[in-house]
Amino acid sequence: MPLNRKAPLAYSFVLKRHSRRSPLRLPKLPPSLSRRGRLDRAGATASAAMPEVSLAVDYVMEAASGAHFSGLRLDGLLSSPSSSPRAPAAGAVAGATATAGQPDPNTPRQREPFLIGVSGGTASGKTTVCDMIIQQLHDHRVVLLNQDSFYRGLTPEESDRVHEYNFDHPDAFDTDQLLDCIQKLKSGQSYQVPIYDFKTHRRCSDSFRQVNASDVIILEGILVFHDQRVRNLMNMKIFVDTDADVRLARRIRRDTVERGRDIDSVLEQYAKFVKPAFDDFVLPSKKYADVIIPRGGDNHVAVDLIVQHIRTKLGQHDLCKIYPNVYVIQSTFQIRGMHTLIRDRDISKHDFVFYSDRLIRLVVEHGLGHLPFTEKQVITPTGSLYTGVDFCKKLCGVSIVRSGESMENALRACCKGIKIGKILIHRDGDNGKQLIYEKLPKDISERHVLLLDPVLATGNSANQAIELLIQKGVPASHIIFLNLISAPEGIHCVSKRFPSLKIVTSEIDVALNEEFRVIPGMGEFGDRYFGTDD
Ligand SMILES: Nc1ncnc2c1ncn2[C@@H]1O[C@H](COP(=O)(O)OP(=O)(O)O)[C@@H](O)[C@H]1O
Ligand SMILES: Nc1ccn([C@@H]2O[C@H](COP(=O)(O)O)[C@@H](O)[C@H]2O)c(=O)n1
Ligand SMILES: [Mg+2]
Repeated sequence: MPLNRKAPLAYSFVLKRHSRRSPLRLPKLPPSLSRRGRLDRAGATASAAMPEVSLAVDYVMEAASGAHFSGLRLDGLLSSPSSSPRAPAAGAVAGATATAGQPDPNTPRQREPFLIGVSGGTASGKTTVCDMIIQQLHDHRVVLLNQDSFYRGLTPEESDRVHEYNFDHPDAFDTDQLLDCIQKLKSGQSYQVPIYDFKTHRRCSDSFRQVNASDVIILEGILVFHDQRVRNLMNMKIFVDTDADVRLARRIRRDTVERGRDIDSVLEQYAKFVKPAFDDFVLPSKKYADVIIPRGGDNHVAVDLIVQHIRTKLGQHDLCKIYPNVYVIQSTFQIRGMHTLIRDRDISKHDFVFYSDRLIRLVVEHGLGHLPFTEKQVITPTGSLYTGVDFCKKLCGVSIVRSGESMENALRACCKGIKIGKILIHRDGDNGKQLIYEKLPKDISERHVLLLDPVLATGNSANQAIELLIQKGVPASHIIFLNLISAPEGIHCVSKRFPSLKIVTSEIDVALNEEFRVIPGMGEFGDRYFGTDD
């Protein structure tokens, strides 16, 4: 499909309301656009990768509401699997205190590794796709786990009748051991993974592959989505979708060349076990996929997009580990899609404002989730008691003029009648002196402050604004700084100086350039938002 760079990608997103988990389909692009070299490091051209994308709204909204959104102490679940409970049950709130929404800055947050499941029929290219992902990441913090390693070794009797053994049935795998392995890795321990020999159909009795805990675990295999317990541990599920004829041809070649089989036995096994099991177990599990990759390793665009996503996760991981009060809203393809649009220099002003507003709203909602709360009980229309929470009333917004003003509407929409103050910071010539204008609520010292600025770059302006708030009597721990994008330099600058202040952002970018502009960034946000850029 030819890609029209001028056409807003908004029209290419097909939102499917009816399907709870409709997957994201990543189509093939013309060769001119599908070369890896055309994609920049931060995914600036990722928009080009998704001209026909279907996203499940329900899934996206569910995934967007990460656990920390609740305002309860659920930080450890920040990267929890998509199927884990996202919000506390009503009962879970009972007994919560007004300070429960305040994580202890001295306690490092525990984040589990990000588990990606890769499934698909035999010879669809799962192993190839995973190898490509790992090669491109070139990062030791990613490990590959093959479901094949957990094949049960055949007994001597089974070996004698190997042609009657169904290697494609779920029972052929020791799934309990696989679960044990994943859980150990997720809890930070290493694991001795068995080594399976496809020629003898047995595990090596005396050697193992030591897999160490890491930030990202990729688990691949024909039936990794079959068992609900395994599925539930996954943060992202990818299905490699390759034509059956192509798969059979590849399988014949692979099994004869690499697995010591003859053509007749491959064809017999395929007809008797492989194809029926694909129809009965593998294909039905495709519905669980978040992303479907047609043609496996040939689809460089899809692989690039997934690599970008993992890189984002890894980058954020480090900063969030160093600074426990930095919160990045859980990345979904919906959020990446919005970022792709607003970062595109060719987007129309109308679309820029529209998608910025959507993202800002998400960031504001997440920020509000970090406010303290008090327990509140209400009687429902059924006459029952519901134990819930009451919003924090003592709060206000402060926008850093001018781009911060773009976030005011979203804050007003979420908090009826909220007071919003303003701070103007002006760089005075080259000597770095800054003049400050401020108009703040008189009782600001008694309020929690949501500080608004869509871009955190060097952190200098932010620090000036925060200093002012502190001078006015606002404790740093009562300030939540909301951004759309943050540069790592800005995060270091602000978080080092004010470790108890919280930063909530939707993406952390790569770096600042020599002109102190965020890269890849999105340009002068205020000018683009308020239409003063032409
Ligand atoms: N895009 C491709 N083009 C040609 N051959 C491929 C491609 N992807 C995989 N193969 C080959 O097909 C066989 C099966 O691929 P593999 O990645 O092992 O699939 P799976 O892990 O899904 O069974 C291997 O021999 C591999 O080299
Ligand atoms: N001893 C064995 C074990 C498994 N198989 C076949 O391997 C396929 C799974 O591996 P892929 O890389 O193709 O996903 C599966 O279809 C089994 O039939 C085997 O032939 N012998
Ligand atoms: Mg494989």
